[in-house]
Amino acid sequence: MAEAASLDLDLSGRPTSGAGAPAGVVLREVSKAFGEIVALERVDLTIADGEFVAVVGPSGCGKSTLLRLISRLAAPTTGSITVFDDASPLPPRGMSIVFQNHVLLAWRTVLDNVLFPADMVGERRDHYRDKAMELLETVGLAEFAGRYPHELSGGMRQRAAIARALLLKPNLLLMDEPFGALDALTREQMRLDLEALWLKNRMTVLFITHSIDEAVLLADRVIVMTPRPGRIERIMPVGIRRPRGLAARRDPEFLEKSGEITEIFLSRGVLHRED
Ligand SMILES: Nc1ncnc2c1ncn2[C@@H]1O[C@H](COP(=O)(O)OP(=O)(O)OP(=O)(O)O)[C@@H](O)[C@H]1O
Repeated sequence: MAEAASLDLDLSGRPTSGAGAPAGVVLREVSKAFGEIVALERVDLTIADGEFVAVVGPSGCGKSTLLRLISRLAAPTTGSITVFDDASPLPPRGMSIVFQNHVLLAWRTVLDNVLFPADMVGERRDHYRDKAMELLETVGLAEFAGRYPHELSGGMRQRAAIARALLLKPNLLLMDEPFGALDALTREQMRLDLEALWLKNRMTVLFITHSIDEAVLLADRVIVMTPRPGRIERIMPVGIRRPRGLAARRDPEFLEKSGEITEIFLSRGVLHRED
């Protein structure tokens, strides 16, 4: 049974996450169909301002569709979406997206790639140079500022893409399987780095992944989705203390929550027991 996130109002009538914090993203009864295919069915979700939410589910359950609707790259078939109180169909201001493939510009240095969003909004690059260098420092790439993307490993390129996404201080960061193409060790390090960046910047994050572990280790709440039609099966709060670091893997709550999610996928036929 899907547990819909509660929708409350604060004293000004502004929607809140239910815990009293102002709402960053609110979806009400959102469905999306592509012809006969119902990609998402009646999704209700409220993400608090500054919350880190992970979405986990099998291929085809509608994770990317959810992200595309929130980013306004696509419109819902029915239902409504507001992002920081804005219900307009235009891409929300202050939003940044990181995809699985870094899409860095091959002809620009790492620093110039990180500065690219400033060009896009017509800001002077030199105003952002210090910020860009600070971000490159945080993601361990300061020494590579003058290099070109082809001179970096896959993990380094993805770090540069994350630095670029943070240049204009987004209040909403949408991440679509950002670590999906990385090896396990790099992925673990990226997880630690992303948590550190989030603790520093406290933007609202929607993080899509196929990894149960990654979702539980990173998120304040994990949205568990199941397919045909894509729907929210469960919303699971994770209260492991931050910074979670490597030790979180041994935390009893990590084992409990990842076990519960595994059970959901087993019961829905997404996973099969080995015996
Ligand atoms: N533009 C489109 N046209 C037609 N069908 C689409 C379109 N986009 C998505 N779908 C369908 O909607 C469903 C959900 O797709 P979506 O990409 O959101 O899933 P996902 O959970 O992100 O999958 P994956 O993990 O493989 O990326 C799928 O059945 C997909 O085939």
